[in-house]
Amino acid sequence: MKLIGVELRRLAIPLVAPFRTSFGTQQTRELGLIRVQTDSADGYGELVTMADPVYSSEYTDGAIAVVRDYLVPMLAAAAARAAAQSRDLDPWAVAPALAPIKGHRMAKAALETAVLDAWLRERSLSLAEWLGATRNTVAAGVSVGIMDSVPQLLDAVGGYLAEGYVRIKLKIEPGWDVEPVRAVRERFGDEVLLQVDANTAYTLGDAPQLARLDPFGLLLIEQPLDEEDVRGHAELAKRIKTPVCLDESIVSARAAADAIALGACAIVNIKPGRVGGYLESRRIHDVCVAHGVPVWCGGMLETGLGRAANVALAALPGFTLPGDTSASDRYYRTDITEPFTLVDGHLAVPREPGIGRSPIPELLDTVTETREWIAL
Ligand SMILES: CC(=O)N[C@@H](Cc1ccc2ccccc2c1)C(=O)O
Ligand SMILES: [Mg+2]
Repeated sequence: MKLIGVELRRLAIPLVAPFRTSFGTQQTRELGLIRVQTDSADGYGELVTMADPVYSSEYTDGAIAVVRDYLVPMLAAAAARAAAQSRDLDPWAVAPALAPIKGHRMAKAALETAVLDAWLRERSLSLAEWLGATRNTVAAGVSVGIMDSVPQLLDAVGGYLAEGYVRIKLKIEPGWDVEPVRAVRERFGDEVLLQVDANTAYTLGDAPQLARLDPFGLLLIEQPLDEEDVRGHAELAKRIKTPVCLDESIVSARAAADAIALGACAIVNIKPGRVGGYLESRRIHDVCVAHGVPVWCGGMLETGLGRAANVALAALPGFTLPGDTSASDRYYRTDITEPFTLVDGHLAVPREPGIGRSPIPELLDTVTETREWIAL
C-alpha cells in the first residue's frame, strides 16, 4: 500500500437540536475529516475535536494544523522508510511514527484510522472482524442534554424511550442534577437504565450533593471531577454509592490501568478519538477486561464514518454496557453516509471492508467548509 496523498476537510453539520452540556451549548458539529489516498484504496478518519477546546485541549482548527504541519510529514517519512525496506506501512506502525509529537490524540486518532481503513479495505477485511468483534448488533444508549425545564427533559426522554433506546444518559451540572434524575425516575420508573454525565463540572466538595443521587439506582456517574483529578475520583468513590465512570481522564491504556489501580473508576467510557485511535481503544478494552471493569463506547457526535468504527469497537466482548452509539438521526437530519438506524434498540455492526461506511460525495460536499490536498 503506497501513500499518494492526504485530503483534509473541515466540516460543519447542523444538529437537529441544540445540545447543551456543562461546557456549553452546541448548534452545529464542526469536525474534521481525513482521507488518505493510497495506490489500492482510500481510507477515512474522523477528527472528533470540537470547534473550541472546551471538552479537551484539542480543537478542530488546531488539530487540522497539527495533522498538516506535523503528522502527515512524519507519516510520509515512515512510509518512505518502510518502502525503502520493501515493507508496507502497517496500521500499527502509525502511532510509533507519530510518537515524537506530544499529545494531540484526536489528531493522531484520525490519521491512524484513515490509514487503518485503507489497509483494511485493501484486504477486504472489516474493522469489526479485525478487532475481534463477537456481536452483530450493539445496544444503543442515548445522551440527553441539559434542558430549559424538567417538562422539556421528560418529553425528550419519553421520545427516546419510545424510539427504543435501551439506556438514557442525562447531562448534569451543579443546579441540574438531583431534580431531573428524580423526575425521570418518577415518570419512567426504576427499570429504565439511567446514568448521568457531568463532564468535569463538580469538585470533591460537591460529594454530599452527588451522594443525593445514590437512591436513584444509576448505572454510573460519568466524569464528575476534573480530568486530571484521579485522586479526587478515588476519594469521591468512597463517599457515594453510584459507580464512578471516567471519560475525559482515560486518555490511554496506561491511564486506564492507573485509574483502576487507584480506585478512581469502576467503569470506563472508551472513545477512540480521545485515546488516539482504535488500536489503543482495543488495548484499553483488554486492560479493563483483565481487571473485571465493564466498558462502553462513548460518542463525540460522529458522522456515520466514526459511528461505523465505534459500532465495530462496541461489538467487542468487554463492551457490556450500552454506549452513546446512537442512531444518526439523534444528531443529524442528513448523515454524510448511509445512516445508522435503530432496530429494537440496537445498531447493526457493519461488516463491509474497512471501517464499514464511506461518505456519500454530494452529501459530504454539502457540509464541507474547507478542503485541502497534501500530495505525498
Ligand atoms: C454523546 C456525549 O455526550 N458525548 C460527550 C460530550 C460531547 C462531546 C462532543 C460534542 C460535540 C458537539 C456537541 C456536544 C458534544 C458533547 C461525552 O460523553 O462527554
Ligand atoms: Mg462523557
